[in-house]
Amino acid sequence: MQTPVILLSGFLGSGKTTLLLSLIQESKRRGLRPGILMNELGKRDVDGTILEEHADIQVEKLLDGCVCCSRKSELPYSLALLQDQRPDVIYIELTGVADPYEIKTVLHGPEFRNCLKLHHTITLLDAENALEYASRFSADKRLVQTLRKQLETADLIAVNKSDLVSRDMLAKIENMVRKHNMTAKLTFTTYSRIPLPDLLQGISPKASNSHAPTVAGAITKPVQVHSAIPDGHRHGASETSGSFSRVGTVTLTFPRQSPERKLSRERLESFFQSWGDSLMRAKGHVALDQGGPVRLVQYAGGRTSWEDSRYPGSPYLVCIGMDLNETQLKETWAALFR
Ligand SMILES: Nc1nc2c(ncn2[C@@H]2O[C@H](COP(=O)(O)OP(=O)(O)OP(=O)(O)O)[C@@H](O)[C@H]2O)c(=O)[nH]1
Repeated sequence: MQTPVILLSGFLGSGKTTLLLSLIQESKRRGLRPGILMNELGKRDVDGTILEEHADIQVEKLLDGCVCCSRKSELPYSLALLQDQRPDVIYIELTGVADPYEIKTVLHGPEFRNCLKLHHTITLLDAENALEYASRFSADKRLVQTLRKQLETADLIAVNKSDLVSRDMLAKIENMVRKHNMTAKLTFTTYSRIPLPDLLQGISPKASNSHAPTVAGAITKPVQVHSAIPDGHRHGASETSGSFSRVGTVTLTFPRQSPERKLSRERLESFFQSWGDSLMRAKGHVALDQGGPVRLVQYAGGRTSWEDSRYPGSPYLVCIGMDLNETQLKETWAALFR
């Protein structure tokens, strides 16, 4: 029996992890065992930590690159590891700059066509920003192309964050979506509240089959290639294709033993704003000047939100953006603590 796979796609900060959390909760409610693969552009696993904290679930992770390009060779092995856990359904959360079509080709390839079955490809849009992507990112043709592919490949498109825009804006987004995809189901959501019974229709718990052959054993584990570029790498296709997106990541850490912690919410929020459109997304667990435990901060679509966090490790912040100047970013970051 083939395991159904649901792909979650959509630009940075559009609401994929929010949807994944509800999907996991609904799956558990129905007695389904979900298998989860999360792909993050950055080296640090913010979303995986959120899931482990909120949904108490183990996640298979592919960090520091995108499964549609630099991490593509690792996708089959990760899928095989998940499949060997005998889940009833697999959710794959792609990075915000991934082309879901590339992942579909792997799922339909000879290694998986008999054991996995694509159930849905969902693309989420940030209603507040989606109409401006094409002009805002016009300098990065590959990114604009990828965002178009995210729309074209989906069978369900959720215009999320609809609480932040007018009805007029929603109508404009609908027109834009229909130019790229006439057939996908379209829904307008807040906090990614898609009707989950429709989405999970046809998925039921499997009879356990502990004697089924393992898949991972049949797939060679890819050799881990450690990039010579420690961070701030570029997302893109293989080097030979010559088509690189200009989106990269920079991870910022906190100064050790800072005698006075000077980072306030306001300072951090103006730090985000100061980079304009070049900073597309930031997220991390940060230590603020009031002391106390670290807080989860999310900067997406120009808005900052804060949540409590039980993250036990050292604080950090992952920044994702176009043509990020790592040196300048790190210098400005260090100045926040002086
Ligand atoms: N106002 C508002 N905020 C939302 C909505 N949906 C999600 N958010 C917030 O937007 C931020 C980003 O949401 P995520 O679910 O992490 O987005 P994502 O697509 O997983 O982000 P990446 O994995 O970084 O690409 C979080 O702070 C969410 O709480 C919504 O409908 N309205």
